Amino acid sequence: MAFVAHQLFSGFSSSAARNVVIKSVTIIGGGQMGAGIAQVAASTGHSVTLVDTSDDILKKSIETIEGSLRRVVKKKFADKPEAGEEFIRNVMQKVLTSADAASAVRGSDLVVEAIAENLKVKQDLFRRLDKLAPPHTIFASNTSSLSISDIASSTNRPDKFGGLHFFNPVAMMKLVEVIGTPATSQETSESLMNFSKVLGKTPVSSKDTSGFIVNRLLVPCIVEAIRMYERGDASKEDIDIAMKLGAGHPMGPIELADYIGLDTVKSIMEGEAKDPDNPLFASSDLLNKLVAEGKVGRKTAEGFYKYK
Ligand SMILES: CC(=O)CC(=O)SCCNC(=O)CCNC(=O)[C@H](O)C(C)(C)COP(=O)(O)OP(=O)(O)OC[C@H]1O[C@@H](n2cnc3c(N)ncnc32)[C@H](O)[C@@H]1OP(=O)(O)O
Ligand SMILES: NC(=O)C1=CN([C@@H]2O[C@H](COP(=O)(O)OP(=O)(O)OC[C@H]3O[C@@H](n4cnc5c(N)ncnc54)[C@H](O)[C@@H]3O)[C@@H](O)[C@H]2O)C=CC1
Repeated sequence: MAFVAHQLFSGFSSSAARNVVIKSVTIIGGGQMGAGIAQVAASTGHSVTLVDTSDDILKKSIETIEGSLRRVVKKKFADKPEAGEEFIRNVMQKVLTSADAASAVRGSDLVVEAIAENLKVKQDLFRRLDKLAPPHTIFASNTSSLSISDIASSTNRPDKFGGLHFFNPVAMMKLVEVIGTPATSQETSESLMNFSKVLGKTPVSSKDTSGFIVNRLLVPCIVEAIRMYERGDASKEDIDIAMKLGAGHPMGPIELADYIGLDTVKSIMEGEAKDPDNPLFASSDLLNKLVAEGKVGRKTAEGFYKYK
């Protein structure tokens, strides 16, 4: 089912008339997050174009989406495997791939960016896309920690720019943080809130403050766990067991760092550490060493732990 905002907002027609009808979504970045966002958008009836820098990467993204859909279908269609196969076929038909962002955004109602956590790289991308996307297109960043206002400042559509922060793994995690800047219009915020609901997620609103809600609370816990291991206070295994069994977390903090990606954790920390009086995000030599060695967690099969 595609999202038709003016139907959902029929109670107040003046803003409804300006709301963007989100049917077609372009997702830039086909990594862990982009592939997950593409999967849920296509599963809820949207036409999706997934963009990355090469066809080889996009081939892997498609394999990831199909693999995740198979896990979803195994439960959802447990008694009807044929219906499950048909569901997968239908969803996969809704996902096109492209290595050319410029042409992909031309027919798009919403662009969701999920590329590397780097302000300049994100600004360069949006500056380029701003000249190519239709005027009605909403731009959203899935950034973990960068300022949405700073990213949006590279465009001439700050009113149509917001944060749409999904959680990993997107297929399973029910939350989306919708971030509005002082310049984000009410129509854009409403469209993003309702788009998140159509995806089957629960949206919460946050101001454009560092780390938004979840990462401002979660990342200090992850970082302190890494430092605790670095200090030799406990083994990484015991830290993870302790937080699973003692605090009810589904994953321990060091396992979770590997799951998020140590490159992303490092970028989040560096962004947050700009305030020298805030020790919560102070850097870790061990984390920096692993990232420098290309051992960034599950996506490279090794981080704090090794994966097959
Ligand atoms: C950095 C940021 O900006 C923001 C962030 O995202 S912070 C990170 C937020 N995410 C978290 O905190 C994740 C914490 N971990 C969890 O919730 C859980 O460990 C988990 C849902 C990821 C996996 O659950 P689990 O019980 O620990 O492991 P597992 O047995 O592998 O999975 C259970 C079921 O979940 C489902 N599942 C897990 N990952 C999946 C995926 N990628 N796609 C589809 N289904 C999936 C499957 O149904 C799976 O069953 P199968 O093994 O039969 O396929
Ligand atoms: N990993 C996580 O748990 C979460 C990450 N995020 C955020 O989502 C974004 C992406 O993170 P991941 O998916 O984990 O990273 P990833 O490393 O898995 O994927 C990033 C992808 O973007 C591609 N890319 C880089 N520059 C590009 C460009 N200019 N055009 C097109 N594609 C480009 C890369 O080739 C790669 O496939 C980051 O901003 C991150 O902070 C948000 C929520 C959770």
